[in-house]
Amino acid sequence: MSITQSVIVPAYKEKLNIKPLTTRLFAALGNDGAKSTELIFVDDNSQDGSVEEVEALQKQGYDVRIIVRTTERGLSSAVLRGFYEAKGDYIICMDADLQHPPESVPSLFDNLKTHPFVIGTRYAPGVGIDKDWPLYRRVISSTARMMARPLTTASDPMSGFFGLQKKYLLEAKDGDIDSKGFKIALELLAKLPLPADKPIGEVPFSFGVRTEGESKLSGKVIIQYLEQLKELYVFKFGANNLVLFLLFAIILVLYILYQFYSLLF
Ligand SMILES: Nc1nc2c(ncn2[C@@H]2O[C@H](COP(=O)(O)OP(=O)(O)O[C@H]3O[C@H](CO)[C@@H](O)[C@H](O)[C@@H]3O)[C@@H](O)[C@H]2O)c(=O)[nH]1
Ligand SMILES: [Mg+2]
Repeated sequence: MSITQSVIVPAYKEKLNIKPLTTRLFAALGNDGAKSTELIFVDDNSQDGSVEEVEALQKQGYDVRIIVRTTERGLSSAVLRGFYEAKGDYIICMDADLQHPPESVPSLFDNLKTHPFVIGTRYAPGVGIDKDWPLYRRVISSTARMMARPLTTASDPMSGFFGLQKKYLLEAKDGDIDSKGFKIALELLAKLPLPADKPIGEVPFSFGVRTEGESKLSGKVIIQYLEQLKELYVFKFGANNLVLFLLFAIILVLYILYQFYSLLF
């Protein structure tokens, strides 16, 4: 059976999560799904035993490999590297740390057969975010989501759990996709030549908390996000509409103040 589906996982110092993710993912795919799916970790030279972990899983028969980058770093560029290396026409991206349930991957692939792009969304009835996810992360996430509203109709463009049909990536103009920053789904949603008459697929999932390893999100990511937003606004609405961006920046500040005010009082 040939490979039609690829799962790409950016990973930095995720050794302890590699085995549970791989075994849970292939179990969830079932016999037929597993035969047509490859799993690719894109690791930035973690040197924590991740490579050996993947080799052990290969020996057990799993279709898994690891790309180790030694000259580049960064979440978005790791995801794009995996996308370009993927053999499948249908590609899902997910985090290594099990905050994205491997059991939801088959639903994302199903959805992708009829949608050019699919988002695993945390904002839908019946799902949500684990109660232990820190409050400041919720505030940042909902603010960031609101700021992206003019760029996409997707309910959760900040999600790191998403997928696309590879042909749309190959149709994008060279140099259009910027691989800086953390929000690669938003970048792709705003810039890929996705057909206007086909909606973005949405699959609700519950966002867990990390049990092994640490988050790589830092204050720098927020600055990078604002830079990315500015660039996307210019891409979508033209340089003259920078005013629109500034307006949104002001709304953002007011919104953060409002959120903190409502938390405190
Ligand atoms: N190769 C590589 N992988 C990285 C890097 N930085 C992070 N990763 C990997 O990218 C995944 C997400 O990183 P986390 O550090 O766990 O991010 P997070 O704070 O949980 O943020 C996640 O949730 C956000 C939603 O609020 C998402 O916006 C974000 O993209 C990510 O999915 C993990 O598998 C992590 O190992 C990097 O520089 N290089
Ligand atoms: Mg995480």
